[in-house]
Amino acid sequence: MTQSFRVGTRGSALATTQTGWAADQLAQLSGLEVDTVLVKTEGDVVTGSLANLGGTGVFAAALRQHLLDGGCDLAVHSLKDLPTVQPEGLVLAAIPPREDVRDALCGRDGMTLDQLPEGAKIGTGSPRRAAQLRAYRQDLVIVDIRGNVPTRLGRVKGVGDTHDDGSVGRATQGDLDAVILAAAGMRRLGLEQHITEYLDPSIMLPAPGQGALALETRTAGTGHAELDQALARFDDLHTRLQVEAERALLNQLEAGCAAPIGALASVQDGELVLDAVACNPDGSEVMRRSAKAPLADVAAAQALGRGLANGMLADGAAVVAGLA
Ligand SMILES: NCc1[nH]cc(CCC(=O)O)c1CC(=O)O
Repeated sequence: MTQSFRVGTRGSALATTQTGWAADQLAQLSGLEVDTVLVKTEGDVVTGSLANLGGTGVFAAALRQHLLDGGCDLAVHSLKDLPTVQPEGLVLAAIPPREDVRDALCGRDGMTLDQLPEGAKIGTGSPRRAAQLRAYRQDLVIVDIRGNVPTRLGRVKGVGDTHDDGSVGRATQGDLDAVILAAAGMRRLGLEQHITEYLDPSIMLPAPGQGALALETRTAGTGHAELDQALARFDDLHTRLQVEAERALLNQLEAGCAAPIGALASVQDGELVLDAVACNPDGSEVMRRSAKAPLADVAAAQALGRGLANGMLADGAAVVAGLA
């Protein structure tokens, strides 16, 4: 009889889709079978604005507790939702190759950001996205929205109406001209056709870790040698170095996932390049900085992130981003 491992997931469409993808890859690599364990998390029932939730990792906490308690062997998270400090007893055993890192505009009637009319209403619950949108176009009206990806997409005029079979949100009548969502989530859910513009990082830097998954286990391992080996093979070094640099920056700025901070690392000509932005939430001030280092190990990637953060702090980033 084939042995199986248990993977824990949140219940949202995005969570179950990306957990299913990761678990299938690990099943193939390990030769083991997968059992999926659904874990209800606090983040799924809280209805306040993301701006008020802070960086406490509400989405991940219950799943992590389940993992620590032995209720599953592995948890799959969106890396950008994880707090930057790793909890005792758990490790990110694998960070698979990253999806598209960019933020995506889903506009009504095929419109791009520049085509939206004066005073257009754009939905996002993210202070980072709101600040960068305001900095780019002062006339836009930012509407604070929450909910899972299909629900948010359903707020766009026309989108909620045409897809009332439940595949896209519950809204039957959109009230917004556009929403901003992570391209990665849209692609994983097969909703790419609703993207009307992939926002260039020169306009909108993504959240640290955006587009990456984190496969977490207990520090002692999963209890399945084949699975531990499969995780090691699934880990993507370039993705790991990128996200370690981005998260070290966020951590050094003492900011969480709800802060108006964007960061994106990339590998260019054998170097790790890190771009970062700290914004005033109203978009009136935008501090953008960049740094690079030879491509080396995790410690060097983290040093790059910390160093860039320290330079930004010296120039007043904490005041700009309202972290002070
Ligand atoms: N905060 C929710 C969340 N966490 C991860 C993703 C998308 C997938 C990813 O960035 O890896 C999303 C939705 C979104 O931001 O549009």
